Amino acid sequence: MSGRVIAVVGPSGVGKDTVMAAMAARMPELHLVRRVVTRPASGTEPFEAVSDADFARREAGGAFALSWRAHGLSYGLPWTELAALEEGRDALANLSRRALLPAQARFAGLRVLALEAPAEVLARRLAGRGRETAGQIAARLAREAPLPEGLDVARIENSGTVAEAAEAALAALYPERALS
Ligand SMILES: Nc1ncnc2c1ncn2[C@@H]1O[C@H](COP(=O)(O)OP(=O)(O)OP(=O)(O)O)[C@@H](O)[C@H]1O
Ligand SMILES: O=P(O)(O)OC[C@H]1O[C@H](OP(=O)(O)O)[C@H](O)[C@@H]1O
Repeated sequence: MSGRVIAVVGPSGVGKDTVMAAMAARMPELHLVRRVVTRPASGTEPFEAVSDADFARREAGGAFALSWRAHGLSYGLPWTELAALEEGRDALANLSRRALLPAQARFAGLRVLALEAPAEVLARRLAGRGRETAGQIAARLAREAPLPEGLDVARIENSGTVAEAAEAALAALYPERALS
């Protein structure tokens, strides 16, 4: 049986990586997709940091199931990170909202987990994370990307605790889990 890709989306600072990690901690059979990003390595997300040239080479060689550009960076989901699907495991991937339509075309049965939080919460979190400059943070907060119609979307608020959001996300995606 094949697992499904769960695209985790939402504005910068909403807590995608944080909530994904909390979900996988509660449900270890979930696979966390390690992205390839043209950004220096940082502590907030276990991505693979590559140069622009390395990214371009791998993209041209067909190494990515999906790739996109945002914030002046390039992002890729390597095919090798999706092997867990063949074992029947679902895979959680942090995606751009603008990559959802190509993702739907690429991944049969795509599910979407859309995290939400008020603008002032996003601003506070991005400042607290300290990964971007003030100018970069302002650009991230100004970025709008409505979700395309017709997707299978679970919307979850992440303005309370991480644990609350992770539990709510798992309950929405796996309602049968609450019964076992
Ligand atoms: N529920 C929460 N309560 C308090 N802090 C949170 C919560 N969720 C996330 N954070 C914090 O907010 C910051 C942003 O979280 P995270 O990096 O996971 O967001 P993101 O959506 O992946 O952002 P980006 O798209 O910019 O990578 C981090 O410092 C994280 O620790
Ligand atoms: O605004 P949208 O298009 O939804 O997202 C754009 C990109 O920004 C975030 O990445 P990160 O904060 O650089 O890790 C998302 O994960 C996505 O890749």
